[in-house]
Amino acid sequence: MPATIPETATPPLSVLMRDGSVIEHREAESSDFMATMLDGRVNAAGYTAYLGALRPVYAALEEVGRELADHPVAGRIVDSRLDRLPALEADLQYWTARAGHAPVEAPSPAVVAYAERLFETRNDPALYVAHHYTRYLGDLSGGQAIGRILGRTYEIERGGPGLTFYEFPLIEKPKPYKDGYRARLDALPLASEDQQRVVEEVRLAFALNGAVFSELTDRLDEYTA
Ligand code: HEM
Repeated sequence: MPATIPETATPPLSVLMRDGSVIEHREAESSDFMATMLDGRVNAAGYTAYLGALRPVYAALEEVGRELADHPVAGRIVDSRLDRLPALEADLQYWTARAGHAPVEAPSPAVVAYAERLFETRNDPALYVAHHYTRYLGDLSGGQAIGRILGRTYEIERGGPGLTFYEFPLIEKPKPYKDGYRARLDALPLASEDQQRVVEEVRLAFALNGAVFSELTDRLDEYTA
């Protein structure tokens, strides 16, 4: 009698997204700029530049999020309680004063490319989900530890001026929120080909972040004390 091969169920989307970006996540974590920042060696100009780079990214992410709020797929994960732009701008004001100058001139090529890709997802909202996940779940995960490390580096108390980006006052606790978020991802009405496209887009989102970090790394001489 031939042995029956057990049917392997496809893992849920949240697992596909996480497992499909493990290598990219490791690369992002080990970028020289990030590593130097977590090592407490990035100066005020460097942190100002980092926030300055993230500003157009969150502006695009949140603008497209508002447009897709009623979309049957993307709308299920959009949540204005996650919005980072107001905190980011408040932090930027603090850092501009502390650094003694505003962040770099115009958005850099990597920042422009990232924001352009975000705007393109207007026409393909399933892919917006990938970008939403990459930034906000990151901010609610490793971002929390990064905020604590930066607090020690710059001697700012938790959530104090300059580090409000890491605070989510409208979200009670990150862990249950992330569990609910993953459950919403898993329940999205997406065919398996679309799920694969979302996983590919997560990889692209990490690469776009990596390109931004790489530009910051190129200026590390200026950005270290
Ligand atoms: C040095 C920098 C970083 C550190 C130390 C870090 C650390 C972590 C840790 C410890 C987790 C798991 C937390 C948990 O299970 O609750 C996590 C999750 C995550 N991080 Fe990062 N991270 C870093 C950078 C980034 C960057 C740059 C991004 C994207 C732009 C990112 C995106 C994510 C995402 C999307 C998750 C959620 C994975 C999942 O459970 O599906 N991280 N990070």
